[in-house]
Amino acid sequence: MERTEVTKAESLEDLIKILHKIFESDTINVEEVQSVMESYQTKPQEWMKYAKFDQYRYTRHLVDEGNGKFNLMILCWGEGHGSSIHDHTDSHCFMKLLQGQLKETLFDWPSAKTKGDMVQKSQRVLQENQVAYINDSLGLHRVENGSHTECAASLHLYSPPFQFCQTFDQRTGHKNTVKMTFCSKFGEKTPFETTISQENN
Ligand SMILES: N[C@@H](CS(=O)O)C(=O)O
Ligand SMILES: [Fe+2]
Repeated sequence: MERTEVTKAESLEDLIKILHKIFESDTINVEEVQSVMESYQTKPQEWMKYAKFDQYRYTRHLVDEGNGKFNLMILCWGEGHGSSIHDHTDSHCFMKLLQGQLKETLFDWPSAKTKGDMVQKSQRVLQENQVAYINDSLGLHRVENGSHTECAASLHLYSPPFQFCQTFDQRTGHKNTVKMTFCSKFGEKTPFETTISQENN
């Protein structure tokens, strides 16, 4: 059957199966991935085992390695947690809201000419089950859980997978390379890495 009408993912497990199938192909259709991720209706009991929150910053939990083609992960955002402004290392980035709301702010890449504050392009609030897409040609973003009473959880797909990204200082546009780490992989807590500091962006 041709997948013109996108298959509905009935569960997280089903979604992972469909994603594996889609990513067998070497060319990926952004709308197709976005629609299939949107078709999954979040059920906390299906992803609870990955969701561990930290008091101070958002945490990353690897769910699936997508046959080396993509990484699928759950990010847990406590009240008021946010990321710094960052890029996505030339990968596709899909972000689906599993719980709560997240504010996404887009920025232009800093240019040599624009010294000082980085230029904010747009802002939106993502609601449960919505899927956002970004890649480096669309710009940079910052993601925040603006709520001071509710936590949030999101499902991210990155293709190809990456471990490092660049973060940017909003006031100056200066950038740093950071290693992104997982708090858990496949539901098991990852041992503390002693050689490299545990840095999210
Ligand atoms: N890209 C970020 C999360 S977000 O702020 O989009 C990460 O993978 O940690
Ligand atoms: Fe991001």
